[in-house]
Amino acid sequence: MARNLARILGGCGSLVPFMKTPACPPRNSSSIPPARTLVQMLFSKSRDFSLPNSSWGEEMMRLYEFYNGQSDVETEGEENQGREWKRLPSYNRSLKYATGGVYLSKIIQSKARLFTRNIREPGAAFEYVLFINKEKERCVCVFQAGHLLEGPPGHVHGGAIATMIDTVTGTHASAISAPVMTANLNIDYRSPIPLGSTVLIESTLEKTEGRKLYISCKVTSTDGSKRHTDATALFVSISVAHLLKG
Ligand SMILES: CCCCCCCC(=O)SCCNC(=O)CCNC(=O)[C@H](O)C(C)(C)COP(=O)(O)OP(=O)(O)OC[C@H]1O[C@@H](n2cnc3c(N)ncnc32)[C@H](O)[C@@H]1OP(=O)(O)O
Repeated sequence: MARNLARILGGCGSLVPFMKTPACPPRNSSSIPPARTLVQMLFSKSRDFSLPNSSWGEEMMRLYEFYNGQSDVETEGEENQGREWKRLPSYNRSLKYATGGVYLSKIIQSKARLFTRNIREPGAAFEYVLFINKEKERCVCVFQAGHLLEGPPGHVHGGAIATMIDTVTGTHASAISAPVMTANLNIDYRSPIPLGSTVLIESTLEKTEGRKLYISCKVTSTDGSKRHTDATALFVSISVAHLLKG
């Protein structure tokens, strides 16, 4: 774990020097932020990427408004008002359990970014918003695929589709039993997804067996007429200690 932390923090073995004077010289001066920037990174309010931005097309907005109209935003410590869907906020930092404490976690998060939320240009890659139903049996994601996700000409890369399926089913599984890890993911690609298009990704909890959660998933056109992808996923609930093992 200590070795992993050191790697994440750019080769410096100690966190304290990272905060004050670095114990080893940085590879380049930009790898260690000035104190004021660090304070801003640690305490500034995170951006919720699941809210609309100027890159969202008409179909993305229409579906967002459709599901959002039936949703209550998840607010920590507050109960839902009994509506069918709940929008799940989405931030670009995910390390909550892996770091052994909030303080450590915040320092590591100053560098780590969630894979799907680390491209700054709005609309260039993964634009998506996730809603979960109240009983947590289903999750739906409205996904608009940007031009940086190209695989075959004009269409979305299979790895990007897998990433989104893992994200949607993983978020779904986490909402049921956090923390979890993907143990198995099977994907059938049935028809290509055009770049720039908006699709629906729906995740359904099939069954749970002890620590195992079996989830199925499909990707369709927004009117449901075209099946793009089918998948099944197995998630296993883990202990925080499992992540600390590295
Ligand atoms: C916010 C965005 C959310 C994004 C979510 C993204 C989620 C991810 O991508 S996670 C990253 C990719 N996944 C990984 O790196 C996981 C690597 N694998 C592991 O860490 C471990 O193998 C792990 C945690 C899956 C299971 O290990 P462990 O906790 O020791 O459980 P283990 O005892 O081996 O297995 C538990 C059960 O699951 C079953 N199982 C484990 N792996 C598999 C598998 N690949 N296929 C089928 N069954 C499996 C076992 O047979 C066992 O079943 P039973 O209880 O009936 O005997």
